[in-house]
Amino acid sequence: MKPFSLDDLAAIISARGNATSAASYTKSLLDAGPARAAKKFGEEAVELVIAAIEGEKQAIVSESADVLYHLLVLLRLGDVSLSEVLDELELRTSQSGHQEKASRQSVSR
Ligand SMILES: N=c1c2ncn([C@@H]3O[C@H](COP(=O)(O)OP(=O)(O)OP(=O)(O)O)[C@@H](O)[C@H]3O)c2ncn1[C@@H]1O[C@H](COP(=O)(O)O)[C@@H](O)[C@H]1O
Repeated sequence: MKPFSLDDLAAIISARGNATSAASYTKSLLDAGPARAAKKFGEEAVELVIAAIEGEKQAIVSESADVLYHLLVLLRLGDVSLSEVLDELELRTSQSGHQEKASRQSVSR
């Protein structure tokens, strides 16, 4: 069986756009709009920060799952596909993070 992927979760989130908010938490988030979804994302990110600082592996796994789910909801609301984000990440593989930062600093000088 094919391993579960972020594409699979993104497809579930997209399909929930046709559900009712009574039946689907995702649909209730989508209906509430970007401000509500962004707030939930921020809350989950803070919970991940706490888990990471405390070094609790199972909590890091669980909070990371929450962050990824809420990120995909935000992408859906912004009409941004996961592949657009992956394309951006792929572009960045051509240089190191240090090089990218240095190029930004030389432009702003
Ligand atoms: N992966 C997730 C997922 N991760 C986290 N959550 C929900 O995100 C919420 C996290 O918020 P909190 O912990 O703050 O819980 P809460 O207080 O109940 O949330 P709020 O009332 O404040 O929004 C919880 O309700 C979780 O159930 C998720 N809800 C849905 N999914 C996926 O989406 C699918 C569709 O779900 P529905 O849209 O509900 O059918 C599910 O089968 C899953 O695959």
